[in-house]
Amino acid sequence: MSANSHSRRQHAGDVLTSRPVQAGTLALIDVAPLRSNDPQARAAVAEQIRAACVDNGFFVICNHGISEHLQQQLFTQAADLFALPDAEKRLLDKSLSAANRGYEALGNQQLQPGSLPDLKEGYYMGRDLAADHPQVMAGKFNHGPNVWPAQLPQFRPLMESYLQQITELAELLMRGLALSLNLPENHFDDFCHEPLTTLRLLHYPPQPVDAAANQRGAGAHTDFGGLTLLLQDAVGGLQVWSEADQCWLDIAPQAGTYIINIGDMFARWTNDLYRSTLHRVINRSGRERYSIPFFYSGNADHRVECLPGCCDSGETPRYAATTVEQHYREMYRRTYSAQPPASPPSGRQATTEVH
Ligand SMILES: O=C(O)CCC(=O)C(=O)O
Ligand SMILES: [Fe+2]
Repeated sequence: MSANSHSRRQHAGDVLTSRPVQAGTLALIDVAPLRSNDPQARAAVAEQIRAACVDNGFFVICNHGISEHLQQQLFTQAADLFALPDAEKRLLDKSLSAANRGYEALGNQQLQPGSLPDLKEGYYMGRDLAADHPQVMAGKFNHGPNVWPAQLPQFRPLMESYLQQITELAELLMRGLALSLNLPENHFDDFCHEPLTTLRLLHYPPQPVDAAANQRGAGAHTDFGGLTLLLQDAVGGLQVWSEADQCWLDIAPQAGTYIINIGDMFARWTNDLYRSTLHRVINRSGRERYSIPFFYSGNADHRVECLPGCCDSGETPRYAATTVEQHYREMYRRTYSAQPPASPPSGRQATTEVH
């Protein structure tokens, strides 16, 4: 996270108000024309993407090609997985995997400094790489084999099918994003080569009525990578920071769609022309909430620096050049610096301060 987004995050963290917004507040973009052979049809989508990215970096997509049936099957698998006995989940703990694949216990991550540990549990998957794959042999961050719960026979085939489809969709959007920046559609091909990807199942128990003021399902943060494609269930709880209104916007779920947001890489590439915007989750519904974000983070060795044309000559870019790997390692260091608890925390436990 940048110095800029860090100070924005501190300010936003102090704001307690939120306001509900209409489902239509985020731009709804039909992405089917990105698959057409007509360059004008593709350019028209790119123009809508650009407007959304300059605004707050969040938009909703429809006609994306992934079936609602598959999406529902994923939610069923997620509910079954998190309902497993604690002892079984712990055998799948991601701390046992060199690639951070598998189960993450409640309170393991702390996305917002000064908040209590996040009131969510998760399950991490990604591009499945054998132990002898060159990127694994080279020790690339979070690269390696997936971990599968043998208790759920449908889990692996469904997740593998979804990983393939959602990765293709992310790559289609990366082409649209290149176009939106007046770049050749293949501009991000190097970034998209052998990418780091993370598919995460998340379960947010209801926020306790007597929860501390700084208890969140997911504390305020910007996403670390290139692009996030988020599937949320009908419960709600996602909030996006509005710079213009200086308050949190409650984002209503829209069945079948994806909420897309761009991450820190785009802020770096575009010198903040495209916004990597703060968001958080607080599940005040009284019900269990499930979400399934997919993070498209790009090639570990890809060098991320200000694009030509996004910085005036003589102007110093706001962000130093980095690589995907360096940025990820730093963000994991910050948000996982609290030691993993030996047993699920009560949700009121004090946490190690991260800066
Ligand atoms: O669960 C959600 O709706 C959002 C999760 C999120 O922002 C994240 O995992 O980065
Ligand atoms: Fe996020």
